[in-house]
Amino acid sequence: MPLSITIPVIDISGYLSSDTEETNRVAAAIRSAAISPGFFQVTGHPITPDLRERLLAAVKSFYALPRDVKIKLHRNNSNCLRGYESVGDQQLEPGFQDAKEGFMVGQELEGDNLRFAQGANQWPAEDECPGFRQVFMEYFEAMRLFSRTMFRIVALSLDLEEKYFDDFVYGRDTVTMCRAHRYPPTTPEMAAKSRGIGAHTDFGALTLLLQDDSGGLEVFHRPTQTWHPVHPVKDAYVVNIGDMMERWTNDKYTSTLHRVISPVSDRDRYSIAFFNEGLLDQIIECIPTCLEEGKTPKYKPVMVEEHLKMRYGNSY
Ligand SMILES: O=C(O)CCC(=O)C(=O)O
Ligand SMILES: [Fe+2]
Repeated sequence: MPLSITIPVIDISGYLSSDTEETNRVAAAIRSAAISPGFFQVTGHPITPDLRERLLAAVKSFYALPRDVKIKLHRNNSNCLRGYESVGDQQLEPGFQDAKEGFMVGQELEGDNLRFAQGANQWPAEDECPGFRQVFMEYFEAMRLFSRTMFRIVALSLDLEEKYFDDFVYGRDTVTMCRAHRYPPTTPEMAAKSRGIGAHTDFGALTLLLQDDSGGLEVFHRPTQTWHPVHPVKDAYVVNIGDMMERWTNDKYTSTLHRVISPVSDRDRYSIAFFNEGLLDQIIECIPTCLEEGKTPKYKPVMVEEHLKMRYGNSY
């Protein structure tokens, strides 16, 4: 085990340009980072600065709305986890309520046979927050594709056929969610005692996080029991492995504990997390290339829908 954490920055543009040598290099870098520390940053991705800036501006306008407008969109009114969360609603680390606001969006689905996390989003009226809905959904669709791209590289990194995960990450019954966060500033005294978001691992398969330049995201290094900052890198996405992927790879890939310390400044911190939670019907059962010869899988098979119900249910 390494003595400290290095969170590599991996440029994936060589993969996107279909260069074979570069693709091998990118897949190897992602394999190594996914094994340890389970976190990396990605540049050379397809999400344009223009789209990211437009979304961040719209998110800031949303959070600046009067509290009663946001409360009308509270996630408690949703049967599919969508909408607004105020400071203190979520508790990811025992003893610390998260000092963050959140706004969760997912795929818009209608019909009678809706399943876990499926349904409609909640939106402010267009004149309350002009353009918010449009840019958020534009971003969401772009992220679904980016996420599929990342899974193609993950497939190569596990010596699987490139499109091995396509149905899992991009099907009609795949759960993808995007949550924008605002972390209000805190005082130096409070920073040691409070959390922007308490220590947790992500529940699903893969998370793609856009953070502003405030800093505050930290990952845990188990061997030394210490926390390490994930420094903001311009234009980069922070990518991390979730619990489901850890289980599916028989613990080859690592779902690492992380948290956010609220900014000790006069500025809010903004971040936007995109979670790919996978296809509800998928059975998570040790991927063949992850099982060493003569070994048996560590976990019993579980269906994605059951796994998600359990993990989401425990955190609010
Ligand atoms: O805001 C961040 O930097 C991290 C958010 C996060 O870990 C999460 O939403 O699961
Ligand atoms: Fe997280």
